[in-house]
Amino acid sequence: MSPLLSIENISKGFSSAGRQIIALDNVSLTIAAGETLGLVGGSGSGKSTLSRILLRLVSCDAGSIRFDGEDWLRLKGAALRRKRARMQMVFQDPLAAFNPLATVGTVLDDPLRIHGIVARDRRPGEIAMLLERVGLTADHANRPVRALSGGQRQRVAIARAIATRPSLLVLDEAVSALDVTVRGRILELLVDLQKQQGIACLFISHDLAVVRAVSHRVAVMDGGRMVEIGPAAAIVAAPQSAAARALVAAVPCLVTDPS
Ligand SMILES: Nc1ncnc2c1ncn2[C@@H]1O[C@H](COP(=O)(O)OP(=O)(O)OP(=O)(O)O)[C@@H](O)[C@H]1O
Repeated sequence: MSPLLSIENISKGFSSAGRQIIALDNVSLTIAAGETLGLVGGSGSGKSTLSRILLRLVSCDAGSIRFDGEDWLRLKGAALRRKRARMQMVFQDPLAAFNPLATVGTVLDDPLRIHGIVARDRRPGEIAMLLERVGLTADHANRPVRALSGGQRQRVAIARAIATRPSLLVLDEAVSALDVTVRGRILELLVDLQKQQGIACLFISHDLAVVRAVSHRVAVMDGGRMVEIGPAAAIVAAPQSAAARALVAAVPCLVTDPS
C-alpha cells in the first residue's frame, strides 16, 4: 500500500544578508496511514522549514510531495482547499491562531462551516462531541478562548484540527510551552486519537523524550539533512548519527540514586 504522505528530495535555500543558507538538502520521508512519525533535530536543523513547505506556507526549490493520492505541491484553488481539510496543524501557541475574544464554540464552528462537515443544525452537537473527544465538556463552548488555561487551549486547538476529519495532523512544537504534567496529558490524548481514529501524525519537536513518547518511528535532522530514520525504540537505544547521539544524551536520565 502506498504511504499516506511521501516527501521526496525536498530542497530549500534562503538568502539572508548576502549569504546563501541551505535550510533543506534533499530531504525525504514517508508516513503510513495511522502512523506517528516524530521529527527531531537541534535548532536550525530545518524542521520548521519542512513543516511550512508541507503546509504550503512556503514553496520549495526542488522535490515533490504526495499526500492522500495527490501531487500535493501542484494542487491549487478549490481542489487544494478541499484537500486541506485532510491535513490539519497544531502549533505551539494556539492563542496566536485564535481571536482571544472568540468563544470556543465559534473557534470550532468555523472549520465545520467552512469545510461543510455537518449541516448547520447539527453543528452544536458536533462541537459538544469534539470537546468531549479532547477531554473538555460541552459547557466549554460558551467560554472565551482567553479564559482557558494553556492546556485547555491546546485541547481546543486539537479539537479544531480534528474537526475536519483529517488523515494527517502536523504538530509543530505543540506541547513545548506546556508544563510537564499538562504536557503528559496532551501526549496521552494524541496517542489516544491516533489509536481510536487512526489519524497519522507528523510530530515535530526538539525534545527527543517527548517525541519518543508518541512516535512509532523517529526521523532525525541535522543541518538541513535527514541523517537517521527508524523505529523510535531503536534510535533511542542505539543512535547511529552524531546528531541522534547528542539528542539522546540531552534527555535527562530519570533513574537516579541519591544514596
Ligand atoms: N525566512 C528565512 N530566511 C532566511 N533564513 C531562514 C528562513 N527560515 C529559516 N531560515 C534558516 O534555515 C535554517 C533552518 O531553519 P528552521 O527554522 O527550519 O530550523 P528548525 O529546525 O525549525 O529550528 P528551531 O528548532 O530553532 O525552530 C536555519 O539556518 C534558519 O536560520
